[in-house]
Formats: sequence, C-alpha cells, structure tokens
Amino acid sequence: MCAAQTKQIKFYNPSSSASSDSDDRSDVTEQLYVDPYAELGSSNCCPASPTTVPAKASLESPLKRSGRRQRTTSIGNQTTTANPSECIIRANNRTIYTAGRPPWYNCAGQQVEPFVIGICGGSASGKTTVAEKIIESLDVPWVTLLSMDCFYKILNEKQHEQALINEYNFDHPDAFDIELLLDVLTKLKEGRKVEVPVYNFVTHGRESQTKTMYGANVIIFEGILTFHSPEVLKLLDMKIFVDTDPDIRLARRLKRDISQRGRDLKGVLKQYLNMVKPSYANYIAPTMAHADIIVPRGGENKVAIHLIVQHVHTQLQLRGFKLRETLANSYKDQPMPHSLHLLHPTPQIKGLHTFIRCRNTSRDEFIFYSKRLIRLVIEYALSLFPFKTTTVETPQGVLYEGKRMESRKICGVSILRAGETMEQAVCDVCKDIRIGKILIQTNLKTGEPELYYLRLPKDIKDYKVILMDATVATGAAAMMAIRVLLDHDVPEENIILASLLMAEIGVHSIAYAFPKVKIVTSALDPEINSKFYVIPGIGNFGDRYFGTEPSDDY
Ligand SMILES: Nc1ncnc2c1ncn2[C@@H]1O[C@H](COP(=O)(O)OP(=O)(O)O)[C@@H](O)[C@H]1O
Ligand SMILES: Nc1ccn([C@@H]2O[C@H](COP(=O)(O)O)[C@@H](O)[C@H]2O)c(=O)n1
Repeated sequence: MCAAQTKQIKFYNPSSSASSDSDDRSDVTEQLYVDPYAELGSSNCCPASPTTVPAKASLESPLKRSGRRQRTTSIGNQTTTANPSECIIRANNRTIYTAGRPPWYNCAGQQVEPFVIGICGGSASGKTTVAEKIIESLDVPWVTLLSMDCFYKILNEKQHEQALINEYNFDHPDAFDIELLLDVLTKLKEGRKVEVPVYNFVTHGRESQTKTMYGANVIIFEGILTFHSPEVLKLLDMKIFVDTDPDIRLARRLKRDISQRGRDLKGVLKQYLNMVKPSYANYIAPTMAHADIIVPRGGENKVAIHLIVQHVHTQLQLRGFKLRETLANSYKDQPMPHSLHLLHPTPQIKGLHTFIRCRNTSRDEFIFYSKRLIRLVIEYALSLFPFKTTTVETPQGVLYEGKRMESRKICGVSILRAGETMEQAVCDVCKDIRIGKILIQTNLKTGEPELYYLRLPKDIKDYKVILMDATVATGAAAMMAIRVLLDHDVPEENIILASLLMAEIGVHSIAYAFPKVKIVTSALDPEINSKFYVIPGIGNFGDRYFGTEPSDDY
C-alpha cells in the first residue's frame, strides 16, 4: 500500500497493563486507550437483559462482544489504525489491547486540568519521536498525542492543484485552521469532548471521519507552528523546541515523504527549497524564543527527555492523582450526608445480612438472600423518584387517591461485574426499563479505578438513572460511573446510587463530590481495610455470587 499516512490523535495508557485480568493479555506491555464513550459503544442501548452472567464471561465479553479488539497497521515509525474508528493497539512493535481510562476528576468530582506540552520544531526534526519517548518514560495513564497536522485547512480546487505540483505552501501559518485548533485545545483542556479531523498527507485533505477525543492527564501537542499563535501559546503548560540540523531534517524528510507520503524526489526538493526551508527561517525558528526547553538532536537526547519527564511528574503530583487513596483517608468522623437513604435496620434486614455476611453461607444461599436484599434496595430507590397524586376508581366504584411515578423513563445502569447482579431486580419492578452497563476495574498497580467499557442508551440524559453496584468501599468506582453519567448530560439530581452495602467513607466521598445524587443502601459499615475492602463487609461479592475463585485476599 502506498502509505496513505494519516497523522492522528493517539491515546496512551501504559500503566494499566499490570492490572488487567481480562483477555489474553500476556503480551500486553503498553496499552493505548481510545475515547471510552465514542469507541467503546456508548451509543447503543442493550435491551433489558436480566442476566447473571458468570464472572469471567462478564469481564471478558464486553470488549470481545463489541468486536473492537483489533490489530492496527504500523507505518514507518508511526502508529496508525487500519480504520481510525478502531482502537489503536500497536506501539513499539508490541501488540497491545485497549485499556482502562483512569480518573479524570478529583475528589470533589471536578475535572482536573490536563498538563499540556507543546512540541515545536522544523519538519522531520523528530517532534513525534520526542513525544513518543516522553510518553514511554512518563508511564502515566491516559496520555494523548495530538498533531497540528490535523488542523490543515481544507484546500479549494486551485490550491489542491498547486499542492499536487508541490507549489502550495503548507509551511505558512495561513495553511492552518487556527480557530478550530484553538477550539479543540481549549475544550480538551476543560476535559470536554471534541471531534478532531484526521489528515491525509497523500490526498492533502481531511478524511471523512473525525476522531472523538476527551481530555487526558497529559496532552502532547506537536507541530511545526505550535508556538506561532499567542492564543495557543497560552494553553501550553510546557514548551519544547526540537532543534535538529537542517541537513538531517532534509534527509529524513526525503526518505519519509517518498516512502510514506506518496511523493517523488524532485517534488520533495522543490517544496523544500521553495517553501519548507524559507518558512522555517521566517516563522518557525523565531518561535524558539518561546521555548522552556530546547532539545538538540531530538529523540536521541536522553538527558533532555529525562528532565522533561521529571518536570511533568512533579506537575502531575501537584494536580493530585491518587484518587482512591485520598478518598480512603478523607471524611473521618463526619456526620452522614442527607443524600444517604439507609434501609431501616429491621430484624428482617439484619437477618438477611447475617446470611450473606457469614463466611460459611453456601453460594446458593448467598444468591438467594442477596436477591431478597437487592429487591428491597431497588424498591426503596424507586420510592425516591418524584410521584404525583392520582385518583383511580376501585372495583367497588369508590375513588382512591393514590400516587403515580411522574416519569416512567427509568434506566438501570450496572457497574460491572457485581452491579450486574442487581439488574434482575430492577427489571422485575420496572416495566420497560432500559439497562446500561459500565465496566470499571481496579488497576492493581496504581490502585485506581479504570474505565474499560460502556454501553448506555443514546438518550440517557432524558432518563432517571438507578446506578447499581453491590458494594461500595472508597466510592472511587461509583464516582467514576457518576462522572460518566454526568458527562453524558444526565442531571445529577436524576441519579440514584443503589448498593447492598457501603462503607461510610464511600458515602462521604460520593456525597461530597455529587451532593445531588441520592444514595440508597441496606447497610453501612464503618471501615475499609488496606486493600479497600469494606469491614466487616461481605468479602468479594462478585466472587461469592458468581462462584469464582477469590481474585484477591480480603
Ligand atoms: N534520532 C533519529 N534518528 C534517526 N531517525 C529519526 C530520528 N528521529 C526521527 N527520525 C525519523 O525521522 C522521521 C521524522 O521524525 P518525526 O519524529 O516524525 O519528526 P516530526 O514529527 O518532527 O516530523 C521519521 O521517519 C523518524 O523515524
Ligand atoms: N499536504 C501536506 C501537508 C503538510 N506537508 C508538510 O508536512 C510538514 C509537517 O509535518 P511534519 O510531520 O514534518 O512536522 C510540513 O513541513 C509540510 O510541508 C505536506 O508536505 N503536504
């Protein structure tokens, strides 16, 4: 194939490889993650499926079922997806699969601003290579690489003809759609969703599809004129200029443009001498003055990369990334929030808890008594939705003043896998309910929750949502799920979090970050242990319910 090279946004998540207990990931050493909402199938709703899928299937199947675990092609040293809508899964010649997205908000549930690094330098100076080296050494989850090339303007017919004979100046600032670029970068910095154009160097045009992208912990923005616009400069937290000898740049460019961008020797030289070289002198080299760091020799300059990485780590530390740990150590001895709705601890409720908490309870009994409790929790949750007064006539011809739920648009969203055990109850009590699923797993290396899979009704913002998880410890996973719902425009006050058992700390964390979310549970436990299990607790609810081997000691 003539390398129809598209430079596009890339998503990196190198840290989560160790965490994954799903999929055949023995060869996973570095993972890339694509926008969870757009890429992992947020648009479709699965019909109400009151299933209790066995644990392993439940964990493995979402990615496989969605058919998104696909290979990519590697062009030159670039990583490109065969189809831009697929996940990017190859880097450094190692096969990788989609991974989870770590928290993108702080303990208060607010978005944390990403750290934005701008990399500037002449064409083929090694900007992309430096960016990739930084990402490799950073070992930080959720890093995004965005190229300025995505923002080349769409050419008119005349300009396109000029481009084909190497007479269009792609190195002039006017060649870029700065307005769009500013809009995208600003939104990304705010953690908002953006559509980024995908550029094709062979056709000199944009691909028909765009790439959906959300904010990240670190965004690297690279391009020949990244320091040209004063507005863009203001968005950059760190500015790096890659300074490589012009002869080396020309040699690399010749090789690359001929092998990857469908050019010939004569054309590359003509474009270089008439436009690339003068533009470098006029517009690119002068912006070196804005740089915080100048990196001679590009990607091979290990000392410079090391210093950059150290600085980024310090900055990330300041932004606060240890969410679960922070949550676990907050809110000690605080009064319980008003948003908490605890089932009255009647002897019956206590009796059910006694069964499910006892370590000797058989699996059959555990399921039976859990289901009874779950049903009570769900009924209680439903009672918190708004009701209106209504009058009906009884068979005796007498009027009865009753209540009806104001809206029948209810959606149950389970946090997989334990939350899935609550779907049956919600389907039993709500006719025509929609069901969504969110798979969040803990990264065993970082201890943080990570978002792996998402399936929500397209119009979820119009629904009242019962978010279900069997147990809540620090509240980190529930917070992530709530954040996802908010990002899908579900009003906070329309969310009820329903859980069998919660740790007090988890209730505080959720209530502090999302005070309008109602929290319903059948029991509150006072503590969590160092592994973030609720104490006294029920053990690992998923393992006991699905009969799987304990995934960890608790
Ligand atoms: N230090 C290096 N030694 C040899 N080749 C390099 C080096 N850095 C980059 N290259 C090659 O030069 C070309 C341009 O590098 P790239 O990082 O894509 O530059 P830019 O993003 O500035 O255009 C690529 O083909 C890349 O493999
Ligand atoms: N249709 C196009 C668009 C851009 N170019 C050249 O690409 C260079 C920027 O990309 P780098 O990866 O080298 O930074 C720039 O110098 C343009 O001349 C092109 O040839 N055709």
